[in-house]
Amino acid sequence: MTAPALETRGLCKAFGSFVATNAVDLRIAAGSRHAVIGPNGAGKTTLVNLLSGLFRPTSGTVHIDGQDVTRLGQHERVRRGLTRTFQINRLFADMTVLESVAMAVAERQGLGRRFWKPLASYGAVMDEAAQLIEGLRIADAAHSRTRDLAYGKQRIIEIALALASRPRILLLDEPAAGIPTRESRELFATLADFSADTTILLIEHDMDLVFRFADRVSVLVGGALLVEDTPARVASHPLVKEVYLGTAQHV
Ligand SMILES: Nc1ncnc2c1ncn2[C@@H]1O[C@H](COP(=O)(O)OP(=O)(O)OP(=O)(O)O)[C@@H](O)[C@H]1O
Repeated sequence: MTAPALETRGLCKAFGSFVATNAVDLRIAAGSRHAVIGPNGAGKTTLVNLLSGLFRPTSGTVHIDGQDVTRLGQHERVRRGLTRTFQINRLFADMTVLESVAMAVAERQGLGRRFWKPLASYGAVMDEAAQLIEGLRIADAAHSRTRDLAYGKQRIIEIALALASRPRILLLDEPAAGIPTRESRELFATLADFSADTTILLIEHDMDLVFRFADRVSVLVGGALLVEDTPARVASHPLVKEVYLGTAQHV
């Protein structure tokens, strides 16, 4: 059996005496669209920080393709194909959307430091950037400065920048926050169609989006995994219904 793309074994994180992540065994199969849901304070963001390498666990391990990466920092995990979205930095904010994405594509190709020629002279880089932008349905903003765009569009550009690095595993921490409903549906439709070479782990509050997008769902409660199953089975699971009763009626 092939190793999961991303896996945790007995992962724990304590802040003082408070246990935010409690013995989590997570297995994310290669190519899957896996969502982690849970009520406020369940430990979702802490889990993302443990997976990306921002936090060190109190105990337990993190594995990429079966390799223990627990002691590796964020950059080393990115080099192994694990990427999360980051806020747009100042450099990107002053460039147009097309230039920003082209820059990220060029960096992946190792051209980043040789940018003494105008970006536009790198035909293949520009083509790939334009395709990504088209795929995320933000082509109308291609020539706008990133900083001039609405908040929702900026979040989509963050995803475009992450995708430009061709991650094998993409961590998305509430990517739809602040994006109007129609646009976030489109975004998720695009992500769902994205190459199966990219495994996607989504942390999300919006249950409608989760159930449209994911093929597996893990439910985190009080730092521990409660259930992991298909979206349909999670939605009808009595324990999940109990946890969400009154907070997310559509589960
Ligand atoms: N650095 C920290 N120090 C102390 N406690 C923390 C720290 N980070 C998170 N916590 C606590 O850990 C718990 C889990 O927080 P976390 O942000 O991971 O939850 P979440 O599921 O992402 O919540 P939300 O859906 O509200 O964003 C919370 O009770 C939070 O107060």
